[in-house]
Amino acid sequence: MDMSVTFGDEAVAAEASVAVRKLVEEGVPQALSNGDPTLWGPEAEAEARVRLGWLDLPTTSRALLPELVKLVERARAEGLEHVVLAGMGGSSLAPEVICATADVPLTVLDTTDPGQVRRALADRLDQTIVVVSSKSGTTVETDSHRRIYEKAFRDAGIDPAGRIVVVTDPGSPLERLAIESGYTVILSDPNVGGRYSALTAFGLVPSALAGADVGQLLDQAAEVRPLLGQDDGNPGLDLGAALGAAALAGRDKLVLDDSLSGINGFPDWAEQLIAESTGKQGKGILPVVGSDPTDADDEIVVGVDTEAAVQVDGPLGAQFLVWEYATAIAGRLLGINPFDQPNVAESKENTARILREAGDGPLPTGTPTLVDGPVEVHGDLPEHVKDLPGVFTALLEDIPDRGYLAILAFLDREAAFDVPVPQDASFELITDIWAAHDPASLQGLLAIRTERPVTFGWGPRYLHSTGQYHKGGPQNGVFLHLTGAVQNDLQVPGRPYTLGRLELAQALGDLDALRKRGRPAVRLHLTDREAGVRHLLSAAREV
Ligand SMILES: O=P(O)(O)OC[C@H]1O[C@H](O)[C@H](O)[C@@H](O)[C@@H]1O
Repeated sequence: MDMSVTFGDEAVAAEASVAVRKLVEEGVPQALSNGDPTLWGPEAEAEARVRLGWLDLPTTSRALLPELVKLVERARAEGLEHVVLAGMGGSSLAPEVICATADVPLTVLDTTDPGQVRRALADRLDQTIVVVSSKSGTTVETDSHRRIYEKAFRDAGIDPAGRIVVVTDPGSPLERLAIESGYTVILSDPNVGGRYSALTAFGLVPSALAGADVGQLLDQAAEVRPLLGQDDGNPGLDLGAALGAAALAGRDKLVLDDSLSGINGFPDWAEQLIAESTGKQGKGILPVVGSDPTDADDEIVVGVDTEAAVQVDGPLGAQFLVWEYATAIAGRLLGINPFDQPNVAESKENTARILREAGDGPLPTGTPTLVDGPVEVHGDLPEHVKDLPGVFTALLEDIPDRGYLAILAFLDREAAFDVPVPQDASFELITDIWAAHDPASLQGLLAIRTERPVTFGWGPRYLHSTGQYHKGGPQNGVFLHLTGAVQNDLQVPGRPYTLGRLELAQALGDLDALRKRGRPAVRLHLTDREAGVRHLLSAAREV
C-alpha cells in the first residue's frame, strides 16, 4: 500500500504516539473501523449512528459504477461535453479536487455571484449537462442554480429533462421535484454527511461525467481500508492522533502544504472537512490554506505528498478516507461531535430574514464609515483611521494572541482571468496580471504584515466550510468581508430576488452572526469591482 503518514518533527511524533497509545488502550481504532457510534459520547451517538456510512463506501459505492457508465455513455452520445456542477460544500469540493487531479474540465458553481454564473451559462449551453447536487435538497445556492439553468434551457428551446441530473438523499424535496420534472436521479447514501461524501454519488457522479476514472478512486480507498482497523501502521489513526494531540497542546492552526503533490486542490477539500467537523463549542482546528507557515507556536504543518512535520503520502482515493478517519479521531480527542454543524444555520437564517424584511426595498447595508476611492468601508473602526491602509493596519492590530484574520470575498472568483493580456505575454507576465486583479492576492499581502495566520475564503462557498469554525470555534477571529457592486444581475426564477441581492444578503447575514459574537468585522464594498480590487491590493502594499 502506498499510503503512509510519516513525521518530520520528533516532538510532533512523540506527542502523536502518546495519543495513539491512549486510543489503542481504549480500543478506538478497531471500534471506529467497525462503525461504533458511541465513540463521541452519548450526546453525539444518535447522529453518529447515521453518519458513519463513509467507512463502507470503498465497497458500497461500487454498485454505482454500472449506472455511471450508462450515464457517461448517454452524455457522450448526445455530445454533452460541458459538465456543470451546482453544489455547495461537501457536494462540490470533492468533485473539484477529483477533476483537477485527473485534469478533466468541470465547471463548478458554488457561488451566488451573477458574473460567475453568467460566465457558465454563456459557455456551450447547447452541449451542457448540469449535475444538481444537494444532500438536503434545500440549499438556496444550489436551488437557485437549478432554477436559472432550467430557464436558460427552456429559453434556448432545450428540454431540461435531458440535461439535468440530480444527486440527492432519498426522500429529499429535491428528489420529489426531480421525479416530477423527469430528471435523472441518482440517490446517495443517507448515512454519510455532506463533508464525508467524497466517495458517494456526490463525489463520483459529476467526476465520472467530466471524465475522471472514479473506479480507480474506489480501488485506492479499498486498498487502505483494512489498515483502518489496525493499531499499528494505521495512517488514519496516526494522522488523527497527530492533529488532535497538537490541537490539545495549543497547536490548533493547521497549515496545509501540498506544494509538491500531484493532487490538485486537496487542501480546499480538507479545509471543509476539518473546519466544519471540529470548529464548535469554542474548540476546533483552523485549517490554513494558501499561506506559508509562520513558525508561530500555535501552528502545525501537515504536508500532502510534501515534506512537513506530518507528511501524508498517497493517492487521492486513499487520502479521502484517511483524512475522514483522522477527523473522526481528532474529534474524539477534542471531545466534540465531528458530525454536526450547529452554527452553519445561523448565517443562513440571518440572510433569509434580511431578504424577507427588506421586501422590495434596499438591503440594510448602512452608511459607510469612510470611502477611499472605489471602496466603501463599513464597520466600527478607531477614529484615527482615514483610509484603506489604515483599515488594514487596524484589523491586523486587532488580531488577538492565538487569533487569525479571515478575508471573505463575496466576489467573482474568475473575474481576474477575464482581464485582457498582451498577445505575446510570457506565462510569468500573464500570472502577474491575473494576480494584480485577483482579490485572493490580498491574503499574501496581508500575511506578510503579521505573525498571525491569514485565511482567505470565497463567499458563499466558505459558509459551508470554515463558516462553522468562525462562529463555533475559538472566538479569536477578525473578519474582513469583501462585496461588490453588480453590473449585470441575474434574476432567480420563481424567487423575489436576484443572485446579486442574495450574494450581498449572504455577506450581511454572516456579518450579523459574527458581530453578534462581538468579533471585529469590517466590510469593504467595491463600488467598481475591477478598480476596487486594484485599489485594495495597492493599499495593502502600503500598510
Ligand atoms: O448537500 P447540501 O445538503 O446542499 O449541503 C451542502 C452543504 O451545506 C451545509 O453547509 C453543510 O454544513 C455542508 O456540510 C454541506 O456540504
